[in-house]
Amino acid sequence: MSFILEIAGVNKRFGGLQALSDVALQIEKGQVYGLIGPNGAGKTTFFNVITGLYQADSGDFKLDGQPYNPAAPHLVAAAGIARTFQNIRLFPDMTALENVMVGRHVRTKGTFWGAMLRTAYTVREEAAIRSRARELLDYVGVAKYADHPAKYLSYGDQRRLEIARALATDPKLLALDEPAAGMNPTEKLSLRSLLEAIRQDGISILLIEHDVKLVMGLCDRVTVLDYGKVIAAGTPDVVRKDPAVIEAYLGGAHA
Ligand SMILES: Nc1ncnc2c1ncn2[C@@H]1O[C@H](COP(=O)(O)OP(=O)(O)OP(=O)(O)O)[C@@H](O)[C@H]1O
Repeated sequence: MSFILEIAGVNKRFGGLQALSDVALQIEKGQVYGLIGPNGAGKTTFFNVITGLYQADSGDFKLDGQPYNPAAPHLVAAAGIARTFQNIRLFPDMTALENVMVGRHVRTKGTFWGAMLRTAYTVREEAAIRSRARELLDYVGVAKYADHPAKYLSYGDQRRLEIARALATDPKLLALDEPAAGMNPTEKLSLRSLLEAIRQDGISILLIEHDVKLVMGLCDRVTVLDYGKVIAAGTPDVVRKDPAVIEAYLGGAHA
């Protein structure tokens, strides 16, 4: 069995609050993996740790068999993890195409002086970036808005555009923070098809999602966090019957 992501022993404290306690997660290559849990369980904190926005107090991180150090977001992107955010973070006044081109720049070699002097190399590289960005807009289904400012796209299309921008970095793992938030049922269905296509193309996906139906229908494996601890992990069928999961969602302080 080969894993794309192997994480063990993650601890993170905010002052007096232990937000993550010894959290571990293993994602097999090519899987869609769901991270769920009640509000305040620590999902976003864990995502932020994996993607370099927060520094863990401890933890071991391996991507595609190699240790990686999530010390800063650009290092994580270069290692091969791309992410989207719960609150969409596009450049609103730039076109859809330009937003994706920005993502692609993580993988390019052009220098500042090359761009200033418009050397033959930078001109060729820019054309390749533009063409790949167009392909990605088409792939996620928003090609017709290529030249529209991102802020004019519908909410669902902005989420797709964020995914296109993340894919532009050629990630090994795509980390999606609540990709279906705010979507209507039709948009959710087509998001599900898009994520299935991405899995089919060999990119592993980790997602935080509140829509349990979407998670259970789409994900190969699920980890459930509650109060910063892993309370269950496994296939959706096993997890949904786990008494600790039922208790976390239906009982106690979260009811
Ligand atoms: N920067 C921070 N400083 C202090 N406490 C924080 C910080 N970020 C998160 N927390 C706390 O850590 C705990 C876990 O929060 P987190 O946002 O990770 O949960 P979550 O599972 O993503 O919740 P939700 O589903 O509501 O987004 C919460 O008690 C939260 O208040």
